[in-house]
Amino acid sequence: MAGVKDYVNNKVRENREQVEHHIAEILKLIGEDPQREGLLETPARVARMYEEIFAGYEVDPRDVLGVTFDENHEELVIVKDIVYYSQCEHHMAPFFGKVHIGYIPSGKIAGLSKLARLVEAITRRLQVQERITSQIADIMVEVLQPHGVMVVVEGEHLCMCARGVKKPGSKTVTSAVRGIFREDPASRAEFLSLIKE
Ligand SMILES: Nc1nc2c(ncn2[C@@H]2O[C@H](COP(=O)(O)OP(=O)(O)OP(=O)(O)O)[C@@H](O)[C@H]2O)c(=O)[nH]1
Ligand SMILES: [Zn+2]
Repeated sequence: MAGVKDYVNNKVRENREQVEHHIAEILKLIGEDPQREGLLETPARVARMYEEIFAGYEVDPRDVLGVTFDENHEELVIVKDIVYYSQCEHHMAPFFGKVHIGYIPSGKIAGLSKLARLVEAITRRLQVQERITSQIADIMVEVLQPHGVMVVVEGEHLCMCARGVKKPGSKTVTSAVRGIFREDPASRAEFLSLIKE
């Protein structure tokens, strides 16, 4: 077992050193001096930050929802205002906002914190907002087999605020609707009104 652990540790160290090396190269290419005092530790900091903001690659989001309980509650459950930070895959610039998840269980409920962990596992990668939204809904369906799932994601994209078209404050809202929420406008309306409060 120690062999596997050593192998993993070596791989992590090797990856980190590679990232540090390339960040130092990028610093030169943008006209900076990676040897100046303020920047000496920057490549190492960026490498550590990447491990954190891209930690989702180490997690199978299906496993995160692993803790489920059998329960007869077959009414709407909502966890709203789950804050996320992700990186857009087009520019590697941050986007962030809130996720709201509602589902109607059919016998299996998830630990509430596991929904927030699911959001972390899916957002801590290079992403587009639409895929975050549909992946959350699809994994909820796969693992919990609920009567329905509805996911709304709000996002502010720095690639749209700080550069390019420069529209600070603009928000992107995406939704994914599965199961009973598709056929039943009253369920959709209930979810939407409850996440607004
Ligand atoms: N659909 C979608 N688009 C995104 C997301 N994040 C960033 N984008 C968009 O990806 C697009 C990439 O367009 P390109 O024309 O290839 O890139 P660009 O020249 O940098 O475009 P501008 O941002 O318009 O300056 C832009 O329109 C971004 O707004 C996302 O989560 N979903
Ligand atoms: Zn972008």
